[in-house]
Amino acid sequence: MTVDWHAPRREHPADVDVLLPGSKSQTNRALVLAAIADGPSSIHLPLAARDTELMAAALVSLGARIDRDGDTWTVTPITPVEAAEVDCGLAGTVMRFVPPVAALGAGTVRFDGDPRARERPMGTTISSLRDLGVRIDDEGTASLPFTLHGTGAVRGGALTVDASASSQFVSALLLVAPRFAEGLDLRHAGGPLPSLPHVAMTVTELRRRGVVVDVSDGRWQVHPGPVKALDVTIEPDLSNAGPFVAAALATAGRARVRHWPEQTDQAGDAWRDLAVAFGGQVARDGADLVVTGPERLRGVDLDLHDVGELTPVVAALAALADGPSTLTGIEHLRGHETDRLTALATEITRLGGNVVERTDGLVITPAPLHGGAFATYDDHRMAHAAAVLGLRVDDLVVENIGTTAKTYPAFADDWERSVS
Ligand SMILES: O=C(O)C1=C[C@@H](OP(=O)(O)O)[C@@H](O)[C@H](O)C1
Ligand SMILES: C=C(OP(=O)(O)O)C(=O)O
Repeated sequence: MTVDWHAPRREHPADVDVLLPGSKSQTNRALVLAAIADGPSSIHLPLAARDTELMAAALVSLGARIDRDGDTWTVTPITPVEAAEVDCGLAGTVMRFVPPVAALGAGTVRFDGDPRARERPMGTTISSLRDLGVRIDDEGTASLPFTLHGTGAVRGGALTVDASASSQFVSALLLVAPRFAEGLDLRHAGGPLPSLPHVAMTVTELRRRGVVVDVSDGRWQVHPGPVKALDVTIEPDLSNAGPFVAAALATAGRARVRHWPEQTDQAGDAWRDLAVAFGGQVARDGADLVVTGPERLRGVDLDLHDVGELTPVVAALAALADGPSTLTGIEHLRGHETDRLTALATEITRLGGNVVERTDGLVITPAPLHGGAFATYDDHRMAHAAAVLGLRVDDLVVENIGTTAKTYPAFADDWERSVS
């Protein structure tokens, strides 16, 4: 059942104080690396949400064990199985990261997901594993569903892929590459690689576990060797900080985000710069980040290629700004949970906004907005964008608020508490 949600309107400056759940990207990397490590690992403060539950279930179906004790998940590495079925849901990290893990085993593993998952780009995952000698039956679709037949080992070596549609194609191979007999000498060839902070996060997490990775422009050399078991604590999800930071920016208010890491690879760390671009101020207060919104929200001109997942909330702010905004470098968002460029243009225009869709971005010109229904297309970040718009627009109804469970099941409750 889907639930429509009346986004809270905010007449006065918001005063937000929020402690966010764990990072999806860090949790799913920690789970994968723990599942192929040389001993059990504990993950403290993991994100418990649809994408991470799907990852946990996938790794368990491949033969890992996960014991939960409060906010700690202890992962015992995979003991290979003969057959498994993996539900990827709509999680890019599951559909791209798990097939290479399955390739290390000797089992037959069937992958499928939500209807939209069958439309998300998967060709590079399938072709790269085939190039590494793994048999995959996809009935010629180059997409989900498909069946992978592991041979018990992957030799690895030199490989060139086109990862211009998603950085996850690179991260997925790097994560398991230390377990290939020859490691991996991976090159990207094609259009520009998006979401570089996510690839940096992959490299950081490998190195923390003793894996040697040499990085040069568009090339990653992962040396073969053990992935050391490691106990880790997951940082708060800074991409999901976006709507709360935006609440301060959109209402000339304030947002305190608890435990903002000093040093991080998370794409969401870019909110510190984005807040300033919109005219806000950013300060540290101990472990927290405090964002103060401007009296007049400025339009922005931004290339979001590196931090594409922040786009929906950025676009919502742009629609509330005083001047025009141009967002570029984000054609790959057409392969995300939904085609985010079309979805944002459609929904903001429906509220009276002026959004022109370009091949690789959006041009947003301020216009008076009115209430109405805002469709979310099974996209958690479309719901976040709608919540931000609803702060300044009467009677905005967000369709299927439950879609936020992908990475933040308590989003609506935390939002209502934070902005009212
Ligand atoms: O590796 C990751 O954890 C992610 C990489 C990015 O994917 P794309 O490069 O496909 O945008 C990002 O948008 C996604 O939310 C998470
Ligand atoms: C693109 C996203 O997710 P996924 O990991 O499913 O690609 C996202 O969370 O914005």
